[in-house]
Amino acid sequence: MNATEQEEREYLEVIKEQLALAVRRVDDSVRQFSSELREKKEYIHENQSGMDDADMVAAGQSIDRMAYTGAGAVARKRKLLKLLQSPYFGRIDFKPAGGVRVPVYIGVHSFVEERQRRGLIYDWRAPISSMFYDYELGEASYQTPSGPIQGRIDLKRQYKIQDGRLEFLIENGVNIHDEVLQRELAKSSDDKMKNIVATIQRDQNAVIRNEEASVMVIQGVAGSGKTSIALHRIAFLLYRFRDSISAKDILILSPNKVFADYISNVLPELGEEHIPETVMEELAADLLGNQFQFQTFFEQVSALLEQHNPAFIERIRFKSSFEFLSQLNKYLLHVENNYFNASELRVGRTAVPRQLLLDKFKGYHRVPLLKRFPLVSDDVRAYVRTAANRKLTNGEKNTIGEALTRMFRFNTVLDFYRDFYRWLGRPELFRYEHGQTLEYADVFALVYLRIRLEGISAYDHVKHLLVDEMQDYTPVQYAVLSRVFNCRKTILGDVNQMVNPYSASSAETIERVFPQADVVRLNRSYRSTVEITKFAQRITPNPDIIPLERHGQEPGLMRCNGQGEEVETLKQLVANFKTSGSNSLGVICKTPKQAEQVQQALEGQGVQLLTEDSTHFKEGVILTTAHLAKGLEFDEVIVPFVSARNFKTEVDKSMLYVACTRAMHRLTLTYSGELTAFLQ
Ligand SMILES: Nc1ncnc2c1ncn2[C@@H]1O[C@H](COP(=O)(O)OP(=O)(O)OP(=O)(O)O)[C@@H](O)[C@H]1O
Repeated sequence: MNATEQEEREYLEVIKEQLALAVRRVDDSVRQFSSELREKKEYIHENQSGMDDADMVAAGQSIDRMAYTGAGAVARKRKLLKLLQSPYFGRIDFKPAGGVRVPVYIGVHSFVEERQRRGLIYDWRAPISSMFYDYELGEASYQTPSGPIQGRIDLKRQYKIQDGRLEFLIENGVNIHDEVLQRELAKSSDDKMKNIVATIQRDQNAVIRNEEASVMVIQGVAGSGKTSIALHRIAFLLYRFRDSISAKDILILSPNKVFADYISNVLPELGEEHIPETVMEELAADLLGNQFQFQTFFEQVSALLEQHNPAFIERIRFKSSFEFLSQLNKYLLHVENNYFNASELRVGRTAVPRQLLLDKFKGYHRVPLLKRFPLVSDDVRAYVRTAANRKLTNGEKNTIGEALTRMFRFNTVLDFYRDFYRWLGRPELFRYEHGQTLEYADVFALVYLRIRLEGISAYDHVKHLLVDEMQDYTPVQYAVLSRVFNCRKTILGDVNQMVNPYSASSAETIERVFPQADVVRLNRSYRSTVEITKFAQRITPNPDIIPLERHGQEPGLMRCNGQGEEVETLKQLVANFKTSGSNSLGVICKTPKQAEQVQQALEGQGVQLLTEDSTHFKEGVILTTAHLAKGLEFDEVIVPFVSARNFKTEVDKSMLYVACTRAMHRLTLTYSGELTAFLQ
């Protein structure tokens, strides 16, 4: 052990003692709170009869205050215990210009020595910590509310401390992150996504700490850390704006429940609370008042994969275009100008002129169309009251309301939507009968019309929206998101990982909906070995991708003589995995039907089938489809049935790309008959 390591080990012990002391102090105060709380409750119980309302309210408030302080102490203890396990992961010694050199230890949370009010550990999100990610040795600076602080970094170290023990220490003169990053990436996968605070890269740090962007669009290649960064960005914003934003003000829009479960640990690991999340279908159901049964996105994609139906494709393609959104907008203008068929209205002896009705209707141009009638109705009543100089009967009031609604061509959103296609001259593009299931491509168009016709205010509380897998959403969906969520947004995805090429969006498409967006491109890929990344490039070439230099086995392409042999090969591969020492294997099929077939063949091998209805992601052998595997990762991936017969369309190609890019260390594909052209 050299002198540096000796010193660091000793320092670690000092910090651990300080932390342990802080834990004891919190314990004491928690004990005190709970006994005070108990006493207070007992006092109230015994003296209830003698207390008036004001006493009761005061006593209640004081109990609430105690409970709140107690809960704060418990949260603080949780953070301290976490720090005891791993107090810090980095250190920079910074000398501000004209100042003295100070060591800055950086960890997941901050820790202040109470007596001297000295920062012993800085939170990774603190302004000073940003230099750890942004600079090597030499000149450096960081921002503070009173301007930038310039200075020099004279020393930079990285540590791995686990269970309170220093596992390694790296002194970095040149490129700080490489060695530790390599170690991190070479590890086995987990059942939950991990935080990456110790190895955030400079370009990633810039995205995480961007405070200005009202809409941030991250287009990143497979495995570039988009999801990780977006979650760290949320943690950063929660820290930076802690007075105005808390976890409950954020909403994550995930592609499915399994993905939501997979990412659910990152923020709690960083000391933040669990963030509310939802999926597009849930949002749509809510925005449609749960009035319609509709196909899910998963079902739409499965239908596309299982049959080639040109009319179905045409419907999806049209409804995913910008043209569709602009036609909907034109139609709404047409409705506004032509569908209010006003005529003179008689109430008792008073005639309400047609022009007055039209003027009132137009006057409310800021109010959604169907919401204008109650307002116009109020105006008409006032007009009649003044003209007739008397109060109106209830019957007359109702007559006015009914007459006005009758003057409008339709009153339900669905009627307008159907009419839209007639107006367009393409009634064949809408297939729906009352009581049937709506096609997924119609769902958000209907939501959009509803918002424009009836208005919406249900999500005003959300202060930051995170949208993952942006390539899977269409312009109409973005138009809905932009109207429903009037807040800052982080939107991320990869146009090469679309699961439905007929309804995919690129960063450019999204920029058209959010012209104010800051668009960032991430081209470095961290997940897979160079060999796997290169292999996936055969399917969908992307000249911009930069794989991180980490090597492994060449992906295997196994040719079998017929399906029987292929199934036997799969069994053997799964058995081999079980003795490989890896944590997770994903067997990723093209369709849900194929996944079920493989499940039958692998009966008894402890394989878990992930379906559209699954809510949890576990370690071990997972059998699923490419669509559901999106966003997840496995140590090892097997893609079965990569024959020319099975993978031939554009949708198939996307699925194959998504499936292969899920592998971190090892990839094997099996086929019988002719190999798909995408791999030749
Ligand atoms: N700076 C980093 N340090 C350590 N690991 C990283 C870093 N950046 C990314 N990774 C790792 O790379 C893998 C991919 O990250 P993530 O899932 O966030 O990427 P993604 O761009 O969302 O991927 P995809 O679009 O393919 O689903 C994860 O295992 C993540 O921990």
